[in-house]
Amino acid sequence: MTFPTASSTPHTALTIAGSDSGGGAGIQADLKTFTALGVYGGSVITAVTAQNTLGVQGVHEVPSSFVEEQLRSVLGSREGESEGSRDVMLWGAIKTGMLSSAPIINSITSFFEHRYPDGRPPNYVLDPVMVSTSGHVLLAEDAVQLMVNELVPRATVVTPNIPEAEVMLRWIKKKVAPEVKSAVTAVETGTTAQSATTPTSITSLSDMIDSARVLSQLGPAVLVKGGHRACSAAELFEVLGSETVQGESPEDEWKHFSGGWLRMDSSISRHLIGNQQHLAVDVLYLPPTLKVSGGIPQSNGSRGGDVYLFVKPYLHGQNFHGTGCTLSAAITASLAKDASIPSAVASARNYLHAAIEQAIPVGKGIPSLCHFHPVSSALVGPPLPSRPTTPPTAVLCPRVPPPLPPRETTPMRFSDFLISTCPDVWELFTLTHPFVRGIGDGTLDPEKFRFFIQQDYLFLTHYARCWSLVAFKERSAESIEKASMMAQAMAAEQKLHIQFCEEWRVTRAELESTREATANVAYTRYVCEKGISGDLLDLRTALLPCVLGYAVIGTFLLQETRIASEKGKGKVNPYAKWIETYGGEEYQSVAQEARDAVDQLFPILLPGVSLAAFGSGLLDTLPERLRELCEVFRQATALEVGFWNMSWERRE
Ligand SMILES: Cc1ncc(COP(=O)(O)O)c(N)n1
Repeated sequence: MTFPTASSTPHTALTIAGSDSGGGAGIQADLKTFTALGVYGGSVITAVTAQNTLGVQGVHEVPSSFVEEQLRSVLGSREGESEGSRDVMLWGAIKTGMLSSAPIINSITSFFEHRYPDGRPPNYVLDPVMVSTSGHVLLAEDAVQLMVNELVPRATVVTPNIPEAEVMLRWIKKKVAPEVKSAVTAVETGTTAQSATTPTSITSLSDMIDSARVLSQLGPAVLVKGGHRACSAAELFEVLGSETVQGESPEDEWKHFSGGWLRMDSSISRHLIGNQQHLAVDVLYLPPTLKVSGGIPQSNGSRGGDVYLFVKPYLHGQNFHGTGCTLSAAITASLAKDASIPSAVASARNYLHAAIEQAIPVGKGIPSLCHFHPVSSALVGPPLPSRPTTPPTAVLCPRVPPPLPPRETTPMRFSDFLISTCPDVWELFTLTHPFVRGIGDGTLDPEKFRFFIQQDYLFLTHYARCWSLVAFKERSAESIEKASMMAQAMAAEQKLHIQFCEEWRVTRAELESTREATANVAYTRYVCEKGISGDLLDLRTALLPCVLGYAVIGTFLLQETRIASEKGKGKVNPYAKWIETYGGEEYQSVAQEARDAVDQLFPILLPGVSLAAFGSGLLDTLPERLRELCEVFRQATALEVGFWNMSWERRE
């Protein structure tokens, strides 16, 4: 890290927020972030909280007159007062976090009003903190309206999460000041360059985009953070539209799509393919008034502002504390260093992601973010091996399977962990096997497909039996019902196979007299055997590769088929119906349920591990039970590959 020297202009940032005695959020998170990013930090404290890794135990608000006194000390006197302290300290950017109450917001607003010529501090990042992760109210209800009316219009960037954006939108709809409301109405009725509806609940990625657009009518750029809602790959593809991003590009480059700009983590392409279909998408809307400089893309004015999507893998499970504070502080630090808003957001997200990945267990409850990861790894063990440089990969371009990343550090849910322990065989099953490629581009020999569909029909009989066994082994009425529904779904899939067979000219008689191929027997009876000799987790783990793998294949091939037909060179794929079945919503939700059930049986996030290290014997170091389960998953995946081989060679 390079700190400014006495001769250079120092980068400085000021935070106006609450103190978190546990050090994870608030002022403490902000100052650590500023420091780690090489920015000198100052603070104005609005409230002192008694807080730790388990939650907030108490809040002691600072009197608003004393908040004002702090502001006067660090920002200088108000306009018209004595100039004595005006430029004692200079701040490159300011952020606000927990503001606690209406009187405090009033004193900050009136201070800004008098201190800055247009009442707007330059580079002001507003994090609309309302409720802590642990559920403690950090902003009085009557203060929300004031914040929306008085402070948001003064901000450069506002960073709500989804619930905060919803609250703000509701206030805009109901009670916002008339001049603000008229701006919003103008957007809704399309009287400005860009039209958008005003959602009051945000349930999709396009709602997030609409809400960012509407909130930005108050003046600032708006970053709606997707951390509260995992976005599916399919949903992202839908928003990206026909110009699905392709081509060689390093991860830190902007990619253009018809609706705006995309910044995608390089690990994503594998995550999509590996059915880690859960994505964390943050949406930034930059109104046309906020020009972007420094080589970052910008729209032509006629389209209104710019939409930027930032995509990373969704980190399931643990709810980290202080993430909002840390992200907004990192954006503030970058703005203090003169970064443009989109690149400030991009680098802040990277900083936060690494802080989560390297979180430190400082006691009970939630681990604390590792704010100092760019500075020192002394507290978190030996330095991680540097990431080998991989050649630029095609982002979201399924024709060229991207290489697997050499290492994973993200804490993973159990199902992802299982996949990560057998990447080669998983990839062969879901992505690269010639049978799968042949279905995808429609070139598969129909005889091979006929053979496959008959065997798969037989497979499903046993697969449905095994799901019934899951129902038998489950304990609660709800789980029994769900497992029985899975058995029914498999039986329904069998009926669909009868239709497929008719379409592919396999008669019912032929189908009923089909002899079970050896590879089919091996696979189905292996799963049955796990169900009989093992416990519920063994059985569900053995069942997982099939249900999950077909969902991955379906998503992947559906996307590929769309790209092909949009490019105009796509003849009708004879296997389109098969692809649509497994890529379709109904099957995807069945697979999701199967996956969630396994993760609930093993509800522990597992550390990301080096894929290469598994090859060199790391698997042997896992606890025995975990090793057993990894082996069951790998074996069932390998048996899936055997099923493709059998169908490819039409081997009985
Ligand atoms: C002083 C203070 N400021 C902000 C938060 C919100 O952080 P989180 O939502 O992660 O709990 C907090 N808990 N404490």
